[in-house]
Amino acid sequence: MTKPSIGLTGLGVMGSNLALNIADNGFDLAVHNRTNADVDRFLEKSGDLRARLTGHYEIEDFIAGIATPRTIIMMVKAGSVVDAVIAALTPHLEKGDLLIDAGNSDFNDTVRRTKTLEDQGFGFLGIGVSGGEVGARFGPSTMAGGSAEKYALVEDMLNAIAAKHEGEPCAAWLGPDGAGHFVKTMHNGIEYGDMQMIAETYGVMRNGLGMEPKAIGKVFERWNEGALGSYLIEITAQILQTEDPQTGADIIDVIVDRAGQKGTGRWSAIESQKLGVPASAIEAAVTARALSAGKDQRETMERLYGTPDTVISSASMEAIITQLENALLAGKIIAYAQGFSVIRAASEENGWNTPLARVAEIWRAGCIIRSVMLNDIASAFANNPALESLLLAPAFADKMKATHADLRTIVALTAQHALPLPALSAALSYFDYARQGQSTANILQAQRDFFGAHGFERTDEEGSDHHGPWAMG
Ligand SMILES: NC(=O)C1=CN([C@@H]2O[C@H](COP(=O)(O)OP(=O)(O)OC[C@H]3O[C@@H](n4cnc5c(N)ncnc54)[C@H](OP(=O)(O)O)[C@@H]3O)[C@@H](O)[C@H]2O)C=CC1
Ligand SMILES: O=C(CO)[C@H](O)[C@H](O)COP(=O)(O)O
Repeated sequence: MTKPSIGLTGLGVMGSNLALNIADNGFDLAVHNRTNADVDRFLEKSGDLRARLTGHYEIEDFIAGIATPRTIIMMVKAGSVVDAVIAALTPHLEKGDLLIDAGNSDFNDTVRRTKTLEDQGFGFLGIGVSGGEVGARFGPSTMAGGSAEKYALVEDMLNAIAAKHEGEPCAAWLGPDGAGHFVKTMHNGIEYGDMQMIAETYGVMRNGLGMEPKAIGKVFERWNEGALGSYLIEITAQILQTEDPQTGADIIDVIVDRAGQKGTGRWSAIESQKLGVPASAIEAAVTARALSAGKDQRETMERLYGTPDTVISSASMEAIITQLENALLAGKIIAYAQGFSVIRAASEENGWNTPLARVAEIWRAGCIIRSVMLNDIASAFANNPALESLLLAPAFADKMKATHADLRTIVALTAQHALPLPALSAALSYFDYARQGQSTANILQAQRDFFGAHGFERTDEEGSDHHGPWAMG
């Protein structure tokens, strides 16, 4: 076998599946993993694809086994591990070689690494990959950032391994340096919002309406046929109808209610705050995960304040389920609107020119947040690339007009029954504030001027440094 020109290091869940996907699409590939036993395990399980793969235990040998100019994909744990792997690889590389970080890296790190590596004469792309292990194996959505010239070198391979939406690969170059990892971060922020809102509607049906998991699963199955159709609704329907093989109980009831998180959701909230673009529904979802993690304290608080009566008995179950469907749709639209507005702002701030319609298009298959709604989002940005908020697009304005009253009813009803809806209620507050021509921020301006002489604008005069008649002290 002649030397392959592509290598992949990091044969964990994502890396091993991505390697098989690459080989399956006709590319020879050198593979490496820090823990050598995993190289052997991987090769043993590669079946018919074994002939396309060469395994290596040492970095030096791995790099020597790749033809120049090399393309080396790193699929390792995000953070300092990526820097450590880069430091281990670069002494053996040659100028013109290309490194790809395909993990969930913080885009700030990607900007830094791009500059450092390009200054050393290497190429560097930061590519967000979504789809979990099945996506990695059979077709992920890939969001690339870095030099367009370097992207062109790997575009065919990325298109080949990507998920296809009506034949079109869900892979795109989205701008220089950190653009790809930023979009992946916001993808995950939206994912957090979507997941949390689904969990909240589950909570209303379970704890408010007293429905059993399998029945709720059926409701999600039905919703999946309509405007909410998405991978996350589909898997939630399946999860709720799955029994635990060990006990025979509904599996959802044996899973501890403490959610993990690896960073991307939190970064999406941090970056939105840094840019001054509110993403309150996403932020609320991150907050909800943090609250979930503090289970011991939640239990202490429940003992202190008592267990509320969450049962809703005042209205018909079917009517509430319909309102919930609309509430979830409205909340989801708001979370997506916020996420896309943050991407737009980051693109402007960093000069990335990230095409928002293309972002929506490549999320339509392969990735975790794939959903039918993304068709309309792609059209909204294609029709008006300057669209400032999805909530201003005629198609989404129509959807919001048809659903926000139900979101309001559900938030009000659940507040009365102590059923927490952090993400859905944050979405509603955002919507109500965002469409309020006259807000209450004049009070804030008066307070700021009162205590700090910060000045305010007047409604009846030009200038921003007017002051109130309050004396100092
Ligand atoms: N799992 C998922 O659904 C998704 C994950 N991602 C991202 O992909 C990346 C990989 O994730 P995943 O495959 O799930 O993770 P795994 O934990 O399955 O694999 C991690 C990989 O990183 C390697 N690694 C860890 N520490 C070091 C180190 N100090 N030096 C060298 N290699 C190291 C591991 O090697 P070793 O075997 O020696 O420990 C292993 O190959 C992450 O950035 C993750 O956020 C992106 C999309 C989806
Ligand atoms: O990127 C992903 C999906 O798109 C990964 O599954 C990621 O780990 C999800 O984030 P978290 O672990 O914080 O829930």
